[in-house]
Amino acid sequence: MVLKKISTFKKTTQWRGIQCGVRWGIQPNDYTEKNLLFLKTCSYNFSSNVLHLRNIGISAHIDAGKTTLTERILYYTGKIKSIHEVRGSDGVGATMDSMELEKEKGITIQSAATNCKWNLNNIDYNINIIDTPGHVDFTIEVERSLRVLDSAVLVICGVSGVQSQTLTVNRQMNRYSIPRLLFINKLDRDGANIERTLHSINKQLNLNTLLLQVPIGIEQKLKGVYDLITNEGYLFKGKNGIVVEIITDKKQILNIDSSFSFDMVELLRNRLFEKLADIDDDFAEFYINNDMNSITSNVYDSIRKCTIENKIIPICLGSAKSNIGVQLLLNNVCKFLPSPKEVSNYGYIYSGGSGSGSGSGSGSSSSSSSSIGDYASSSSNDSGSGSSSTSQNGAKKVQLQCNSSLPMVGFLFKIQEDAMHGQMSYLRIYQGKIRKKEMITNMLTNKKEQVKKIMKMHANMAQEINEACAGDIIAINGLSGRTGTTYTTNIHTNLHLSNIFIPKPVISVAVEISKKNDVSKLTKALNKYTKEDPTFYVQTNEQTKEIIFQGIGELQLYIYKERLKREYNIDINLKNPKINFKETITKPYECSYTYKKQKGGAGLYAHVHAIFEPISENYNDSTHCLFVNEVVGNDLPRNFILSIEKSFKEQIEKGYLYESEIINVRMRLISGKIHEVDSNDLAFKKATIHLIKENYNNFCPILLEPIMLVETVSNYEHQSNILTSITKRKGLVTNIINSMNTIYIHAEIPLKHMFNYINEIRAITQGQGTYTMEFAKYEQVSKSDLDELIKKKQETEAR
Ligand SMILES: Nc1nc2c(ncn2[C@@H]2O[C@H](COP(=O)(O)OP(=O)(O)OP(=O)(O)O)[C@@H](O)[C@H]2O)c(=O)[nH]1
Repeated sequence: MVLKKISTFKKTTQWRGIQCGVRWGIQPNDYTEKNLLFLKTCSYNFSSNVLHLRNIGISAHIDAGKTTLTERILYYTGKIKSIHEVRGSDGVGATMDSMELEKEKGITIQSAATNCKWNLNNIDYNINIIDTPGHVDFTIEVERSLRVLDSAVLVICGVSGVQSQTLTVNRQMNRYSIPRLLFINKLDRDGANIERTLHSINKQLNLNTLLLQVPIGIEQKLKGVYDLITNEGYLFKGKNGIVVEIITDKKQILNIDSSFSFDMVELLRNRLFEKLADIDDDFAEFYINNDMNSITSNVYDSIRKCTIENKIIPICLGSAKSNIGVQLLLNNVCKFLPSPKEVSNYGYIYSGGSGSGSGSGSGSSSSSSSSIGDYASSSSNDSGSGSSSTSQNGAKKVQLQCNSSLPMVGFLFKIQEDAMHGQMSYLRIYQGKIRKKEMITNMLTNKKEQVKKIMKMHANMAQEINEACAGDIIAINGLSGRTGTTYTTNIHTNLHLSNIFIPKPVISVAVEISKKNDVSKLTKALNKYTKEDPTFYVQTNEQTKEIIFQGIGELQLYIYKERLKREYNIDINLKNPKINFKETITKPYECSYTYKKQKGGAGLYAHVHAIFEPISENYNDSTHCLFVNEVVGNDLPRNFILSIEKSFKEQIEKGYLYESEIINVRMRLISGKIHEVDSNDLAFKKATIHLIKENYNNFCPILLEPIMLVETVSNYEHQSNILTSITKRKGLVTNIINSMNTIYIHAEIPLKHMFNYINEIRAITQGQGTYTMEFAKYEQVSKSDLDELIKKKQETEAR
């Protein structure tokens, strides 16, 4: 493809990026077959220079515009030929929402990966993008994506500002220390307000932000954005905003937006430089000694450094749907976000056995550690030896090197299966290189598996490649590992990367199959879904033989019902959802039990003496259970202690208050007695069961229930109806925000009172109100509620 040089500097250009002194672009008629083929080919020529690779996630609250933004990014980078809207009238749907259900409902359900190329300053940047869902029920998709990405774009709606899922996603990004850019979207919508959005960002996200742009016009009059650093206005014209016009003439900007304030620009510009100078000493020196009218690379270098170190979060603006500001965002992704080489990632070497792979997290912490090259059998010329450090569970922490000549280390973060490609395992390669047909080691099973195919993904389309290098994100055919598995080549230590944080299920529903013949088809489908989604569990109730779905929320379980129908033609009904209650104990109690059966034949004898106590006063932060062996001397053989521990761990799966899992309990084994002939593992197991069962009331157990953080959104006139509905559902209102006639009510409501809330909220707001919720904490169930629950349970069981 011939890139056309557009010679005049301040004139319009078809953008693919800013070059130094010259601007280059693709003319619209350059989208010929030949050129698209070129773009396609060069898109897959990845990792030629890992410094020019960006692995970014696009995350936000529901409907903030992630998929619409990704569609524009793919269009401007030449990856797609035309733009299709989410739920657009052409019926095609956005590229990244490839699942039929996603297109139909206009929501993203699964994260989708793609890749594109953007040219900035004459350099081609390769960008791997993962578009994630906004709904909390699919939060695992955000979690697993952020676990393997180097940086992210957090999209915020310019009308609603920070919303409940913005907070969650921001917390998730903090968990993995992800450098990020904020993109304030939807500034073209009625009610858009930049000051209010910035205020909500500063108040609620606790981020040190750096505003880079201000809008030219707002709401329906939004025309472009003004760059505070270059002091230039940018208008987005032509078909789909592909023509970028740069304006420096103040009069011209005032003609477009008469309320535009250059005094405000001056103030914000100075604030930007002062903020940067406060954080970065090198920039401070430059700032004191230079006139900021002639901008040099120092400003960009400083923003880049502070963004990568997570000291600053730059903010860009625009409207994805109206095609405003996206090309500038792409420039800033390349300019300010890190390459894989600039992010520290770690592995953990466990001594003996198979490691849990659940180390304390990767991210950009700067503690010194050994290079994994030191632990490889192959000779490596880049072993970078540093001092090693030890993580909390005794594993040795080693730094991975983004270097393709070292032994390979990759992390499987997602599994997806479809009819066209079979099972695809998504891998992020942290170190080394992976080649087609090569054997790689599954570190959990220690078995070698063959890489049958390597693919670069573009939504649901795959392009086969022969090899992939450190820093890249790819899909592989032929692997059997589950989500969270580390794969390596030529590494002979027990190395695992830290696992993905997997939220626990809070809701379960019983499943009724319409046709009994569908059972084997159903088993196959559920195997696939549970493999793909680690937050979706399927169990069979031993007594009733009922199939139970467990998950994060009603929507997630409903989507699986729909998928069973569409993908496998299986009809099921979801019965009333059940809550995942937990039990905990509140008082320490010392007790003992002797299990004896010594009449005739081989007998059974075991005596167990232990203290049971809560681990922490805050059961929400506590580990589930702990077994501590405090037996002094050799009175109790090791195998019997192991039997007691095993039995304790089995017992806490079902408490004696409401048959719910027991959390926050520690068993301290003090002593035990044996009989020379009659003691065995079975006797000690039975003694432990009786010890817990018969003393359970003495531990003062309580029942805990999930409390959800709920955000309702509606017009002002429906506020009192919504407040009444919250009171009716025994909720506690924590905040009310009134913004331009829209009311946001935050409340904490027990999950058991949340069922069918969507129908109620629609009814009381004439269909325009909505809500989102996410798990907040576990809280004690009141005595009267507990009595009621027990009564209902007994009635159901008697039926
Ligand atoms: N007016 C306006 N509408 C927008 C803009 N960006 C997105 N939308 C619309 O907002 C709705 C949601 O957009 P999506 O791109 O699906 O949002 P999302 O964040 O990907 O949604 P989920 O993944 O389901 O959470 C769609 O109807 C879009 O057309 C924008 O800049 N301006």
